[in-house]
Amino acid sequence: MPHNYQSSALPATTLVVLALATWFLLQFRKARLNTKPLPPGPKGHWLFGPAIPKEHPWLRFEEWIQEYGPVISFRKGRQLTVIVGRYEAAVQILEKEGAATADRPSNIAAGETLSGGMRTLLIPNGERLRKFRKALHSQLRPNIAVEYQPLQQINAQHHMLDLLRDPSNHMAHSQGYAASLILSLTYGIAAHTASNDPIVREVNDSQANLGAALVPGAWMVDSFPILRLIPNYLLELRRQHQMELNLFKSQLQHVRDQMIANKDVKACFGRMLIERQEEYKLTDDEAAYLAGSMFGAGAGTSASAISIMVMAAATFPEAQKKVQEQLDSVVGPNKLPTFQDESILMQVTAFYLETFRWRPVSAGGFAHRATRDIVYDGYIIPAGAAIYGSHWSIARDPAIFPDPERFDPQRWLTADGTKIREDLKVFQFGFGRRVCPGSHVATKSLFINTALMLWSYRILPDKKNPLDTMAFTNTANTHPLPFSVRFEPRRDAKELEKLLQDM
Ligand code: HEM
Repeated sequence: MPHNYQSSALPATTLVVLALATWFLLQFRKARLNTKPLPPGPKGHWLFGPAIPKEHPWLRFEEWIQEYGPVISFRKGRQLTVIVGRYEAAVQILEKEGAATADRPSNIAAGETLSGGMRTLLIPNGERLRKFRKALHSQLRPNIAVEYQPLQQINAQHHMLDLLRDPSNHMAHSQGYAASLILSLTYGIAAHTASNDPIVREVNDSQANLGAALVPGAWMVDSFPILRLIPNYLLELRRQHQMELNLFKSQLQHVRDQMIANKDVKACFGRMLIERQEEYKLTDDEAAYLAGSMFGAGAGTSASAISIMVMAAATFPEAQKKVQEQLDSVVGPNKLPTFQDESILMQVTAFYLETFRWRPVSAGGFAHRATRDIVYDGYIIPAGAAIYGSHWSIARDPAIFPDPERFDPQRWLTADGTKIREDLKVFQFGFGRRVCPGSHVATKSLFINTALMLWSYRILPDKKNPLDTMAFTNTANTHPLPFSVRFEPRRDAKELEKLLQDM
């Protein structure tokens, strides 16, 4: 019996010893982590932190990155902010540690108040985000996105026709393209929608409100949450939320009404959300916001990326010519380029990828939040830190993109020039588990618009109105300020019109 007693007590003691050892080890590791320094960075005011310019803060971030290193940190109030400004650091912190950086910092102004906690972009990691992303992914993943290509081709041809008739309003036409496409995908609205359509104007207004509320430092309440107790301080944002919610609800209700009236509603995100609302466990407000904010996230960004491509073509004529030489030799003058030509039109792809790098739409990136301590290169990024991958700086990493200010689409091609390099990412669509779910649709929009536009037109600078390639809106997703270029048809205008009308 004593023998039996001893043999059953031994494992229990071992377990206790093991548990204690593990606890000590964890404490030791934690203590070691805590002794690691924070990434270096500018100091600034003891309470308000360093001065961050309201205008294009990513330019100041780049100066700091050059001064302090690839990852910098600073405090504003109690909030520690980390800026990741070089490629390898972005891979290590935001991609490889994707699970620990999938969260968003609390965002009282734009997230909780203006968006009522329902805008996918700003939702913290958790159950709501999981169900929202699942629904989005079901409509936007690559094998489904392929089905939208005919729609993208038709809308891009409309876009080229708009340019033929009214070239001076080229930015409105890019917006018209993007709005028409995303309205079809979201609400099944098939018609070619102009950029001054009332729905488009209302959604663009709500996007502008969001963009302004998201500019770092725009709302002090995000650094000093106690400010939310000031009566009426957030009133304007509450008003904006109510308007936005009403708009999104009325749009989804329109789809529902048509389904009830047995009208033929095209397959679209809105219809899917209504049909599968219970399965996805969505409230009416959530379903409305999910659809509405997909339009908001996808239309303005795609339009901006197309306008940036136009700006680049006018600024870099040699690069433009190289794309046109390939279009002429592969496609020829008698038919329009289509998605079927994509695998051989490497110059088109390389050109728009370089425009992503040159002037990234989400220049300063969106905030992620560390949910546990992360060690990078001897520094600690503690749990709770807000982490921005600055697209502007990462795209200018001289170790990855030599001579980064040079516009050079060839950097995206393999040495023999026949393939797009698979080892290089531009991070135009963000990072890790929060990467943009619409990226596959967006890149196809860029492909077909670049191909059709450079096949149809030579884009030239307007000598009377010189281009300022740094003139962009001061919003989280930036847009070029209105600029003037000339679209010179590369074909006989009548023949071009005829080819473009063939849909
Ligand atoms: C050129 C066009 C586009 C650009 C530059 C862009 C860029 C981005 C970026 C940078 C993010 C945040 C990623 C991060 O936090 O790291 C994002 C998120 C998002 N994008 Fe896009 N996007 C584009 C087009 C689209 C399209 C076409 C759609 C939908 C049809 C879309 C839907 C979304 C949504 C729903 C989110 C929120 C995802 C989340 O926070 O989990 N985007 N996008």
